[in-house]
Amino acid sequence: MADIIDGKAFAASLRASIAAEVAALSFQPGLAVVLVGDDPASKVYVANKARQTVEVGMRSFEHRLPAETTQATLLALVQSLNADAAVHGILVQLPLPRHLDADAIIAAISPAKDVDGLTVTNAGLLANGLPGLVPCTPLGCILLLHDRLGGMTGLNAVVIGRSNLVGKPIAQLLLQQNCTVTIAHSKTRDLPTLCRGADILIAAVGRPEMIKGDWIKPGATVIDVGINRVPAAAPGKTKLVGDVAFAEAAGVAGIITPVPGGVGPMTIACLLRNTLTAAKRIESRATLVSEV
Ligand SMILES: Nc1nc(=O)c2c([nH]1)NC[C@@H]1CN(c3ccc(C(=O)N[C@@H](CCC(=O)O)C(=O)O)cc3)C=[N+]21
Repeated sequence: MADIIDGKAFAASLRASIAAEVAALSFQPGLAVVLVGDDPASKVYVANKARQTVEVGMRSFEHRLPAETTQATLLALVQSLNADAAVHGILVQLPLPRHLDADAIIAAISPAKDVDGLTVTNAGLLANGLPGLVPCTPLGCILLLHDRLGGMTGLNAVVIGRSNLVGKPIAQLLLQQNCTVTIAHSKTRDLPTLCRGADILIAAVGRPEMIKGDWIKPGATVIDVGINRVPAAAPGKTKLVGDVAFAEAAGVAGIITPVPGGVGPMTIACLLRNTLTAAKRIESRATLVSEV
């Protein structure tokens, strides 16, 4: 039976260290979260973020806009948050309603406040191994891996999923750790065989329980990024499952993350960490300018 990583406990200790650092600052970091539309799952997630932001001593600015918000209105909001000195981090909850151009909205976010690490600037800095803001879920996965494995040099890592938010940045971080990285996706041939070669398997596809126990190399480390809401046994009820068939996989893997309680809580903790990082960088620049 695999060792199950307690992402909830790890995230709580990360938040405690963030709170201690915030308490020692001479200013209060602020995080703005923008939610367009009223997707119920997103609402819960945004509410959790706001609560944890306040718990670590930061200011939380929530902007809930109706589903029919125009591109111009949303752009104007992003620009006002860019200009707001109390805001150090900006997160626009994705996906946006279909009539909005998400790429243009992301491009409008100041890279210094881009705590999702989604702007071309931050993606490019990551690809070149330079300091920027790293997407929260990939950062959370690497912190968990680092805690469990220490060094990862020479390990075969397979990342299933190629999104800009998760798959691509995780692959960059694993490469920085000297893993041999393969990025798989829906067009990959013979995915089970490819997965069986992975010492580290990262599942970020968004398909409930797609990765089966016999796809996993005995003793491998399995990180399940998927958060899929599916019908539960009781009528009318739902439950969360990952991209990995957990019960099967836990019988084969050496180390595995559960869903819920694995990567999800780390994502929010890393969002707070990125906000702290952004705030310290922005404020130190402001101090330099005012000293001139
Ligand atoms: N711009 C943007 N950045 C994001 O990072 C982003 C986004 N948009 N849109 C939606 C997804 C989803 N996401 C989650 C983060 C944490 C949990 C989380 O804390 N999950 C808990 C359980 C939550 C529950 O019980 O519902 C867990 O896995 O244990 C879930 C989902 C971030 N996302």
